[in-house]
Parts: sequence; structure tokens; C-alpha cells
Amino acid sequence: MALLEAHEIYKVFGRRPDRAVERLRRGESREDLREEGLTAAVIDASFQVEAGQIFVVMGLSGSGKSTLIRMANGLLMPTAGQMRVAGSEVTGLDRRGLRELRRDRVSMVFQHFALLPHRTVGENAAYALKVQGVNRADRQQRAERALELVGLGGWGGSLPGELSGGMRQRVGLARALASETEILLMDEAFSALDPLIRREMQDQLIELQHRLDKTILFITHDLNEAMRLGDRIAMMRDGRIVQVGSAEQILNDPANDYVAQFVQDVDRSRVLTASSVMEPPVAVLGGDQGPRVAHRLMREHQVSSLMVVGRDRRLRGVVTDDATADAVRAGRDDLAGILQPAATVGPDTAVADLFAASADSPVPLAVVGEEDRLLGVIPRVTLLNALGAGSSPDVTMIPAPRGPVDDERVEVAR
Ligand SMILES: Nc1ncnc2c1ncn2[C@@H]1O[C@H](COP(=O)(O)OP(=O)(O)OP(=O)(O)O)[C@@H](O)[C@H]1O
Repeated sequence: MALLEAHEIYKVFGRRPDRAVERLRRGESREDLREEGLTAAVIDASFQVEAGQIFVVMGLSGSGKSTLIRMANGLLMPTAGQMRVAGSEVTGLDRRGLRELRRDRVSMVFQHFALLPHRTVGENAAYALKVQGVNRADRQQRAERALELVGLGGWGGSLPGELSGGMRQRVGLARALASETEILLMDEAFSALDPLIRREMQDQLIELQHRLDKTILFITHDLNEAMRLGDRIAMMRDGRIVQVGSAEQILNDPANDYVAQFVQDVDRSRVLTASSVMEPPVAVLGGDQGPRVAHRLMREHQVSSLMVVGRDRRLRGVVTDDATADAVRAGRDDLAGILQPAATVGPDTAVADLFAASADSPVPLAVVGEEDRLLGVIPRVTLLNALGAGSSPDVTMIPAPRGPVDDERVEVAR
């Protein structure tokens, strides 16, 4: 079940917003309403965030992102539609329910969170806990733990003025983490930072998310940030969500011209991963097969190398046609001596890093999952195409087969 779910949400600012929603539902446009001084900030937005995901809402200024995220913790109430957080409907909560929601379930990090300048970093990190009435010893302990998580262990006694911008942002993050809620809302949290520090914070957030398994709703107007962080991304335009998908889906299959135009300058080679350019191997060789079978398979499939997997599907290495032909001529009946180690990458390796990983090897790159199980191969030609992926829109995209190599292909070799 989704941990956070928005269902057909509308938010209209201005007089008689309910009637405005009816008009929008009947097909009137945002501009029609604007002429009358009404702002349709969010229009018919639906999405689901699964537990443990980073869900990014991305859009230009004024597209409705902040309004949307504020409805996830009840800072704003939808004009129509439902927002459900951890099974409870935010719209239906009274003041006390909302207080509990913000205390126990959802904390928020802002772009410019006001650190209290005369309070120490530790007191700032513990601030939300103090407001919640957590006792002093507990809040100190939780704040210290949170500061350590963001790399500020030992800074608790300093004043905010003694910290750099990036460090202050970490205090804001620590403040949210100290609440120990399962959901974090982050509104342009890194937008005020220098590019290098921003990247560092993004890396740290990804790392923290892996470690703490938080569910994060992250707002940004920066597409590269969205692509780096988002397990899923909702693209907003003029109050509407125009596409929801993974970075790869949005790059490879933009829902409309607007999204296509938006993503055209993205460095694809950094966003696309090995799993999006790999292909299933035409055939693989069982580890207990000999050079004869290898030779026949390579001829049949007109390939010059074969990946060799054990019965457990783990990659054992690769054999080439030259070596195999020699072994057949020499009358050998096992692969010993001709099996070479294959160059391998994980499915999440960025396309930009594939070429280095191939170590200039003439055989395809093997993509392996957990325990070295073969997921697919990336032929040289794809690698060369993918190298130009940063600049060329027509990089070869091959649908990613997920999971292990299918049985049929392994059987060929047996
Ligand atoms: N309290 C409000 N009263 C009236 N209009 C509002 C209010 N809050 C937001 N709006 C309007 O709603 C629209 C969406 O604003 P919102 O702040 O959600 O967009 P955004 O995508 O977060 O943009 P930004 O990145 O600039 O904050 C804008 O036209 C904004 O002017």
C-alpha cells in the first residue's frame, strides 16, 4: 500500500474555490479563472508514494509544487480530493490529529529554514522536539544522533553563525531527522546551495535514505536534481501533473512535447543506467559445457563470444570464438584454459561510466545483479553509441530485461 497518496486533488486560491473546481472539472481553463482573480494552484493531481521511495515533484516556478507538498502535512487543505498519509485522510483530521501527524509521521525541511541564531546547533536540531514536549535528555540524545547522521557530530555546541551555508542546511535536515518520522517533505531544500555543496547534499540524502529507509517527497525546479534523486518523478506544469515515472521513463518516453523539450538538455549518459542499454545475451553457455557446444552456439547465433554461467546462474566468465576454435582443434573437452574473466558492471551503473568499466575489452560488458547473476550484456557497439549519449538523442535504447537470464536461453547450451 502507498504510504502517501494524493487522489484527484485540487487547490484553488480566491473566492468560492469550490465553484472554481466545478468549472475546472467542466473543462474551463486555469486562465479563465485567473481573469477573475482565482488561482488554480493544483488541478486534479493524483500520485502515490511507496514506502522507502524518494518521490520528486518537479516543475517551474508557479507550477504548484509547494502548494501540493503543503497538503501532504495539512499546512494547506485541498479544495477537493483526498490526501492520505499512512492510511489516514489528512483532510479529515482535526487540529489535534494534524499536530500528531506532523509530530509522528511527517516532518518538513524548507529551503530557508530559520535557524535560531542565538541557539546552539544542538538546540536548533532539537527545536521541533522541544515544541513537541519531548524531555530534555531525550531531545539532546536524538538531536545528537541526527547531527551525527548528517555529518555534524561534535558541532552541537556551536552557533549557526559559525557554520557554512551547507552545514546550516544539514542542521535543518538534522532537525527533521530528529523527529524520527517515516516521511520527510523537502521543499527546494538544496536550491540555495552552491552547486558543489548541493551535489554533496544530494549524495548524502541518497545515502541517508538507504540507511534509514525514509520516504521522501522532494520538491525541486532543477531537472538534474530530480533525475539524480527521484525513484519516481512527477512533472508539473501549470498546476497539473503531466507525467509520473522514473527518470529513465521520462527521458525515454516523455508524455508530451513539453516534457520532451524539458528533458532535451539533460545529460542522458549520467541518468541512464546499464540496465536501460543492456540486452539479453543471444545465448549463454552452461559452465559444465565444453568448447564444442560453445563453438556450435557461436556459429548458430553468429556471435564471437559467449557468457558462461553456472547452474546457479552466476557468471563464470566469457569465451571467445578464437580460443574456442583452438580448443576444439586441440580436442579439449572442457573450458579450462579458455575461460576469461568478463568485465562486469551493476545494473545501476551510469552509462557515462560504462566505457571505463569495459577496460577496452573486445567482448561485451556483462551486467550482473546480486551474487554475480547475469542480467544482460552490453555489446561494444551499444557501448560506443552510449558514449555519445550525452549529446546524441538517438542512443540505442534496448528494453531492459529484469531478473535473471531466462531458462530457455540457458537450456540452449545444455
Ligand atoms: N496563499 C496563496 N494565495 C494565493 N495564491 C497562491 C498562494 N500560494 C500560492 N499561490 C499561487 O499558486 C500558484 C502555485 O504556487 P506554488 O508556490 O505552489 O508554485 P511552485 O511550483 O512551488 O513555485 P515556486 O517554486 O515559485 O514556489 C502560483 O500562481 C502562486 O502565486
